[in-house]
Amino acid sequence: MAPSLHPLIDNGLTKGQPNFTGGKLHCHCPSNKVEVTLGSNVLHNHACGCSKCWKPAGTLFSVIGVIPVDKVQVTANGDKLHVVDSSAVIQRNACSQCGVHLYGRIHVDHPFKGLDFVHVELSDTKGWQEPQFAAFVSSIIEQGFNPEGIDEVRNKFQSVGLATYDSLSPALMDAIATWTAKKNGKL
Ligand SMILES: N[C@@H](CCC(=O)N[C@@H](CS)C(=O)NCC(=O)O)C(=O)O
Ligand SMILES: [Zn+2]
Ligand SMILES: [Zn+2]
Repeated sequence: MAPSLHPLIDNGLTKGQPNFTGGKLHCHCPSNKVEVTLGSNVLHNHACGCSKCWKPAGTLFSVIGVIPVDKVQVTANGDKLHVVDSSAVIQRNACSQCGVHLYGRIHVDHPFKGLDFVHVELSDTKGWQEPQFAAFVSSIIEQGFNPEGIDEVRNKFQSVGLATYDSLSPALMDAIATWTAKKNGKL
């Protein structure tokens, strides 16, 4: 059986709804769930194969999108949240009981500062933007995935219409480079 990339990808994508206005995310605890309320849809939703993004058990990829920080509110049991790695650019706030990441926030000077990173599968609401591309695909090898299987992984993404990259998409890499060039006075 082919390995699961992610439940939102394995059986093909479900398109998001236009004018979707958001919903609530919950952690996996059976009770006293951490709840985060999102006041809009996400942007740049994508699969990420890196070792730092939270993924559901048994899947190779995370699915993660961004949303303006002012659209993100912790609305229940926020006392259970802790920052997984305070030295990372993205401060990932996880439930200390079940381990699910509720939101990632950037506090340092960075092109994506002002955007939080969230996993829409933590919501029961339908209509979230579907994944747009796959990022950091080769990073799954660093976590022990057999490199002989990587073509199958890339082919599977392509079969559901997702381009694969080993960093972010060209549009996001260009946005980062433009920000850096402006900061350095080159643009
Ligand atoms: N190959 C590395 C890549 C890590 C990486 O660069 N992740 C990207 C995508 S989430 C990033 O922006 N990281 C910033 C951070 O984690 O703070 C790994 O798998 O750990
Ligand atoms: Zn939890
Ligand atoms: Zn990642």
